[in-house]
Amino acid sequence: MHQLRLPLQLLRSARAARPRPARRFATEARLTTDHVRIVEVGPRDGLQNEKKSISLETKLELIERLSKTGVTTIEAGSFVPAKWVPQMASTSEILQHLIKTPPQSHNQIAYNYLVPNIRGLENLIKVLEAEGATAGSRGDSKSTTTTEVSLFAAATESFSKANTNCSISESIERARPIVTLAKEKDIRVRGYVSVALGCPYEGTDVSPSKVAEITATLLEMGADEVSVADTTGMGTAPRTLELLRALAAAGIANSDLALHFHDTYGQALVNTVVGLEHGIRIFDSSVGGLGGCPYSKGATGNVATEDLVHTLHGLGMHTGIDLEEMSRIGAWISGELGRANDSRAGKATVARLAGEKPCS
Ligand SMILES: CC(C)(COP(=O)([O-])OP(=O)([O-])OC[C@H]1O[C@@H](n2cnc3c(N)ncnc32)[C@H](O)[C@@H]1OP(=O)([O-])[O-])[C@@H](O)C(=O)NCCC(=O)NCCSC(=O)C[C@@](C)(O)CC(=O)[O-]
Repeated sequence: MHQLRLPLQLLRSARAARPRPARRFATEARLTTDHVRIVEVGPRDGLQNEKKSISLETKLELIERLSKTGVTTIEAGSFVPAKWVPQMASTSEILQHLIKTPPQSHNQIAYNYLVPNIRGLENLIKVLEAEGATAGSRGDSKSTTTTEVSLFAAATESFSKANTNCSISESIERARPIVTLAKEKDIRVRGYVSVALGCPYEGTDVSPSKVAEITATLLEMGADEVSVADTTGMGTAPRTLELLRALAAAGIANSDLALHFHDTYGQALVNTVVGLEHGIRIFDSSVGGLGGCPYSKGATGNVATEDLVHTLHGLGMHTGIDLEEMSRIGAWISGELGRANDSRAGKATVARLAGEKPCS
């Protein structure tokens, strides 16, 4: 039986919260303990499973609009074989475009690309070099961009096999040269550990200590942060807390961790509050709740960015993100894809902006 502490500190700060202007510079914001960094994964995790082909123009418009919301990290694509994830086939063009024409934003933005193996990273570096660019800052002093990569491993053997066609230990060995080459090229590396709170094949029987062991290995290897992912959305508040305690017991600092919740069972925000209480300050989400998982039947997208931002601001935390603009983007991209907008806060915000009266 697990004891879940009530988020009293968060409730206190919510009472003290006042509407504040969006922060302009991520570096300034990162220094404060009430700042949460949101990693917007919509253009990659959100779009990768869409069956209908999405045009390059729509993807670029999505990334450009997101770049103006105050978000500081955006997953922009994946360097994976097209036969595995056809929707990500235009990733080279996206990187090329973002190098040549970095979106104008008020803050620094890191564009992140998933690389499943060394070949993926080499393909990314080829694009950078062909454009005469490095991963470091580009743009003017107001608007600078960097290029980052993410590699991924899973906490269960069956998911590892389905997602990356190899065992967990083989995936760790695949990760080593990626980290080495990325460091040589001064590219920041994020790691993912999928199915950390439930697996489509092995259910909720996922060992927290196994998740902690893989996370620690990725960090020791040189990953700059690891995002622990509830791919199936099966996580509950007590099991999230148990996992966070296992990560802490393995000596992993909260500052090295991000949490990545899919909202399949509607638990993502509850689990987010558990993470916040535990001291985590980096969370992944996708605008409009875009997404799903081909290996996890019925899995919905990530927690919607609009819902996450609304909750965090309500708790007195800062994200630097303009909720109204994010909500407009959620409505727009849902319409473009012909899918339902999965963000309640987003839909309510758009309705309010349109002058609709709230229901009594
Ligand atoms: C890892 C592999 C490549 C192994 O796949 P494999 O078939 O075992 O690889 P392979 O080395 O045998 O290569 C197969 C073919 O792909 C080519 N190839 C090989 N690598 C590349 C590359 N990088 N880019 C382009 N082409 C490549 C290679 O040259 C070969 O071409 P062929 O000879 O058949 O013509 C495959 O399993 C794969 O791509 N898996 C990734 C699947 C994926 O992207 N899943 C979704 C992302 S993970 C995720 O969404 C979870 C996350 C991160 O969001 C967190 C969460 O919620 O859990």
